[in-house]
Order: sequence, then structure tokens, then C-alpha cells
Amino acid sequence: MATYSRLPGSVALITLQNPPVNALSAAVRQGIVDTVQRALKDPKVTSVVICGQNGRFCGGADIREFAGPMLGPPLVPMIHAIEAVDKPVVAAIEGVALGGGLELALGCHYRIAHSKALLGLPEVTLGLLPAAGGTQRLPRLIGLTAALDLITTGRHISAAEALKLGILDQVTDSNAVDLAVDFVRSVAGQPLDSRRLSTLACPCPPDVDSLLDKVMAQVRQRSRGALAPVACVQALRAAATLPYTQGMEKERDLMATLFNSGQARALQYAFFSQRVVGKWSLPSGANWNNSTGRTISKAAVIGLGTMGRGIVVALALTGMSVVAVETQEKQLAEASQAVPAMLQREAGRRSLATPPGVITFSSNLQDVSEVELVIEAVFENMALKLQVFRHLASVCGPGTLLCSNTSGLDMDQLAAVTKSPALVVGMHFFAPAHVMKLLEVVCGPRSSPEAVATAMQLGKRMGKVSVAVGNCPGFVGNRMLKPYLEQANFLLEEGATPQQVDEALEEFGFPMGVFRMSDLSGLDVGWRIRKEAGLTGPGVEPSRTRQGRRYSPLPDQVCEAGRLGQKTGRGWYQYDGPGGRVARSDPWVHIFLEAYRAQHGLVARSIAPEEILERCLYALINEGFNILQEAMAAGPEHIDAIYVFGYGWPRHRGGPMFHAGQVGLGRVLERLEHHHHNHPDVPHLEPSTLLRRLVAGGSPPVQKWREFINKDRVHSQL
Ligand SMILES: CC/C=C/CC(=O)SCCNC(=O)CCNC(=O)[C@H](O)C(C)(C)COP(=O)(O)OP(=O)(O)OC[C@H]1O[C@@H](n2cnc3c(N)ncnc32)[C@H](O)[C@@H]1OP(=O)(O)O
Repeated sequence: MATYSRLPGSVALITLQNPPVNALSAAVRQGIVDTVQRALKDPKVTSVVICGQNGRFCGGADIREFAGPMLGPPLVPMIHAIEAVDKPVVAAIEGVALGGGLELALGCHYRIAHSKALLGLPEVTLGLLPAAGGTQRLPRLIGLTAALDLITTGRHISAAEALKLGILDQVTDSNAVDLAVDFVRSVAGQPLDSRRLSTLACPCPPDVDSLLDKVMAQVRQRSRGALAPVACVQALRAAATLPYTQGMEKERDLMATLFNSGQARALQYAFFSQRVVGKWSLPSGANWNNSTGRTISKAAVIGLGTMGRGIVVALALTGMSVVAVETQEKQLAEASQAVPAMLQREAGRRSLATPPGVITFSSNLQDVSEVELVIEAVFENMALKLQVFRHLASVCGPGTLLCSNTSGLDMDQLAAVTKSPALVVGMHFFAPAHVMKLLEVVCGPRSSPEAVATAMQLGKRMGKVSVAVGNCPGFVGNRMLKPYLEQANFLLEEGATPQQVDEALEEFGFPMGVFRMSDLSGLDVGWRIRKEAGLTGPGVEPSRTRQGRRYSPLPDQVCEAGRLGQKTGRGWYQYDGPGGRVARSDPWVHIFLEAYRAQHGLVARSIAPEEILERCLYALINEGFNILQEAMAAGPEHIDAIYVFGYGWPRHRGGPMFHAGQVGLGRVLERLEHHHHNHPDVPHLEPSTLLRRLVAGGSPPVQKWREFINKDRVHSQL
């Protein structure tokens, strides 16, 4: 709703009220329409200020309402009516003015903001465009070039930047509403024509067409199949080339197409998934709301390889002091050069309010005795990690939280060698750890609510999307990746080339196909994990089966040929040299694949992109159903957030579990059955019991899956 009050000096104050972000729900829109009418009719009112309750102007349209029928007054005529009012209307912006919130402000005659306010038109991130006149008014106010940037990226900007761009008229460090009230009194009675943005011409550079073509090309390349950024450019072309009324018609038509697209639903689901995962819970009943984490001010990181360095930077960026330990002198010397430079770069990029914490480098594990939390980030080797944990247990006090940045090893085994297993949790970062948004917080069977809460809070402080997961091999992300990678290798055995597999996945929307990604991360990484699992290495027979299941030794053989990927200039592709970035097809790989197939009596066949996608993606999704069944993830949103934020799953496809729902669970089941029939020696293709149960239950939407997940799970940890 919106409240109305009359202040001394003939000012009407309209306050939007819909906590927590004063989203423009039907009730709020109705409230605005009614209160604006009241101000208009009241002869004692000469001017109007619109603000939001609790220091937040408006977070835009109420996204939750998008799923249902449109009720209440629509935004477009409401904003038109405000613009047409013949008494000055000022938007007093505190907190946020986003999406429809900023569009409402653009319909006002003046905009005044607090210096800490954030403004933006993030609709594109929800698969939409600013369709309450945003694509037509903003470019008329700040020019086409700046509007293209803001609307196609959806980025939030500071009040200072908004002032510079001309979106704001004034910025204040004190109360924005008070300033707006004073200001509006001072402009009462002045002409308003030039303040009505819809009546202005759109400032454009001389060569509008070439600018729009250039931006369209950039957007298409960046968006990897997403529709909304393209529609944003089309709407802005209309703003630059058509009168306002026709521009609005174009905006409306484009919005109608987007609004009903699967992509908008997927992106809105991704928005809420990101928030759902913050609300973790454990089977004990402990959850985000009833558990208190510790506030960490001093932490340590053990191991300063690529991951450890990134973690040190991520921690220091929160302002805490960090002890960075590396026992190998050469590695320590390199890290103590590299880490401060990384920190400086990242702090500059983020324009931080808090100065970064102090980092102390040491080769002595004893130096972590005073810290409150330790993150071990040594090599992915259980014996080594156990050794470090034993050492930590003797060096640190019994109240120190001990975390491991393992990507899939048993956290409970590590907890068992410590004095306080309840204070042990996994913190699985993704490379580069100071940049990547995802953090898997691995809850072992003995992890206490306090330990989980501390790790989740710390993740949030580092700006991560933290997802609590259960303790199983590979946790959630890497466990699902395994059948995906396995299928990619099988497809090579059967006749595909690395390029064909990568192209199908990139066309789907992944930034990189599996083989390009493997070259980037290094083929030795997976090889070492497989060696640790006894699947490869000296003494292991190079056959195509392991423990009665199909196995492809292809990646082992490529790695053992010294082709480690980009770092050696050769992997699944060839590069210009070690460290090269541009992948080119390598005749060596094709000859190698032919020889391999001949050696194993395999006859190459032509494989369609559809089969590549089905086999890779449905195998991954199937494992997601197993994970849900075993409660290693609390819900499909958790898996989807992990894949969107950590594994490059295209956001406009929501995540693997959401995608399964969009494809149709029945279809996914049928194709898995088909592929399992053709490959009975691949257990990962055998449809999950949960998937079968969901299909038998009428394929409910993803939000209802929890009702079908077996309550008497064997391994329940979440
Ligand atoms: C005709 C159609 C026109 C569409 C135009 C639009 O306006 S589309 C919407 C554009 N607006 C946005 O995209 C803003 C989305 N919100 C945010 O970016 C952030 O929530 C925030 C406003 C920057 C606040 O961030 P903060 O970290 O402080 O809080 P949360 O993100 O955790 O949000 C708190 C709760 O509020 C819910 N919520 C936020 N925005 C909206 C919204 N626009 N509609 C509905 N609900 C919203 C959010 O889901 C959180 O809810 P919980 O239940 O507490 O999880």
C-alpha cells in the first residue's frame, strides 16, 4: 500500500509500504494511484514527494506476482499519470530504486537521492526489459549510449554515478526525504514541461545505426542465447528512432514476448534460488534462523597454491587479518609476491568501503595457533589433508573452527582426527576463489549448527552464494559433473570429436565446452583425483571397464602423453604455446582417437548435437535427482544455484533441475531409459527412483518436488 500525509508548506508525502523492499505489488500500485489522485485534488497541496518506508525507495515490480494473473492498476498508465500531474513531483530515493522503482522515479519531475542509494534497471537479469517506459524515458534523460549500457547489463549504479549521468538532480549525505521536501517547496509553481521526460528528444551520437549494430553484436556474443539483452537493444533502437508513443508500443510488444518466454521464468527462478539457499537447515532442526555463527576477525589459510591464494584474498577483502601458511619455501616466496598484487587488483575493482585486512605470510604451521578459523587448502590428497588436520588439532585451541577446501573428500574422516569434530566443516571454493561466486559449505554428520552458521555467514561476507551440502563423494557439484564428463569421454570413443561435443554444449549456453574447460583447468587435475580413487596410475590395467562398469581411459592417456592442456600448449586442442588461450583443432588428437578406437574395436559413428546434449546433460541431471533423494542437497534450487554460480550453467536456463522441468520430466525419463538401454554398462544413465516417482506423480513443478522426496532417506544430512 501507500500512505498519504500532508506536510506543512503544502507538500503531500506519499510513502510506499511493502516490506522488505517496497516492491510495486498490486496493493502498492493501487495505493500510488489513489494517493496521487488525492494530492491532485487537494487544492492546499502544491507539490508532492514520493518515498519508500524504512529507508528503501522501491525494489521494482513485485516479482512474485509475475507467476499469477495481472491484478491492480498497471504501471505504465500510473507512471504517465504522475508525469502529467501539474504540481511538481519529486522522488526521494533512499536504499534502492530498481526496475519499476526507477521507472516510477523517472516519471517524477525531479529525483533526489541519498549518497548510499543504488539505482538501476536490472530487468534484463530477470529475462525482461524495463517496460514501464524505462527503455523510452532513460535514453531521453541520459542519452542513448549510457542508456544502452545500463539497460543491457542491468547493473546497479551508485548515487554518485547516477548524478554524473544526469539521472539524479541532487544527492545528499543526510536525509533524502527532508531534502526532497525542502526542494519541492522551492520549485512549486515553476513550469514542468521540460521535466516530463516522455516529451524530450533522445540525445544520440551522430552514427546511431552503427552504435546500435555494434552493441547488438556485443550483446549477442555476451548473452549466449539469452533473449532479453537483444530485446533491450531493439527497444532502445525504437527510443532513438521513433516518437515516444511508438517507442512505448515497441517496448510493450517486446515485453509481451519476453514475459511469456521460458527464459524469463528461468531467470526469475534463479533470482529466488539465490535467496532460498541462504535459508539453510539441518535435519536436527537447526537452521539459518535459529543458529548463530561466530564473527571471525582472524583466519588462516594452509597451502598457497592457486586455490589457497584466492582464498587468502577473498578473506582479506572482508577486512579480517589472515595468516597465510605455506611450508614449501619456493611456493611461499612466490605467493608472498603474488597475493598482495591480487588483493590490490581485486580491492580496486570492487571499490571497497572497508580497507582489506592485513596478510601475514609464514612457513610455520605453529603461527595459526591464535586464529579463530583455519581453511586448509593443500593438495587434494586424503593422506596429506589428514596429516594437516592432525597437526592443526595439536596447534589450535579446541574452539578453533577447522575447514577444508576439499572438492570432494570425506569431511567426516577429517573431522575424526580433530579434538572437536563438531567444529569441522567443508568450505569448497571454486577457482579463482576470490572471484567465483559459489561456495559449497559441506556439513558432515557431526558438524554443529554453529560451525555451519559460521561458514555460511563467512561465505556471505566474502560475497559468495553459499550453499549447504551433504558429505558425499564430490559433494553436489562435482558429483554431478562426474557422469557429465564420463559421457563426454564415451562420446569421443563412439565417434565424436572434442570440438563437436564442445560446440553442442556452448550452443546450449555454457561459456566453455567440457574439453576446452578441461584444457583450461589442466588435465592433470582430474587425473590426480582418478589416481587417488584407484582408477588410473601405475599398476592399473588400461582397460575400458572398472569394477564392472564402463570406463574411458581416454583422458588418462592424453594426460599421460604430457598433454596437460593450456599450460603445456597441448591438450584436447593445440595452443600457440604453453599458456596459450586460443584453442585450435589438433590433428594429433584425431589420429590418437582413431588409433584408440581401432585398438578397442570401436566403430566411429556420426553423433548428432541432440544426442551429445541428452547424454551429457541428462546424465548430470539424473545424478541431481539421486542427490535430492539422498538429501545431500536440501532442494532443487540448491543444485541449480550451485550449477549457475559455480559451473557456468546458463542462467537463462535456470539450472539443471529447473531445465529438466522445462524439458518435461517424462521426456527426460524416456531419453534416459533409451540411452541406458543402449549403454547398460553405464549405471549413471539408469533413471533415478525420484525421477520415476515424480513422473508417476504427474511431473509436478520444481517447487513441489520436496513433497515427493522420500522422507526415510538413508544418508540424510540436510
Ligand atoms: C511490468 C513488469 C515490470 C517489471 C519491472 C521490474 O521492476 S522487474 C523487478 C526489478 N527489480 C529487481 O530486479 C530488484 C530485485 N531485488 C534485488 O536486487 C534485491 O533484493 C535488493 C532490492 C537489492 C535488496 O537486496 P538485499 O540483499 O537487501 O535483500 P534480498 O535480495 O535478500 O531481498 C529481501 C527479500 O525481498 C525479496 N525481494 C527483493 N526484491 C523483490 C522484488 N522486486 N519483488 C519481490 N520480492 C523481492 C527477496 O526475494 C527477499 O525475500 P525473502 O523471502 O526474504 O527471501
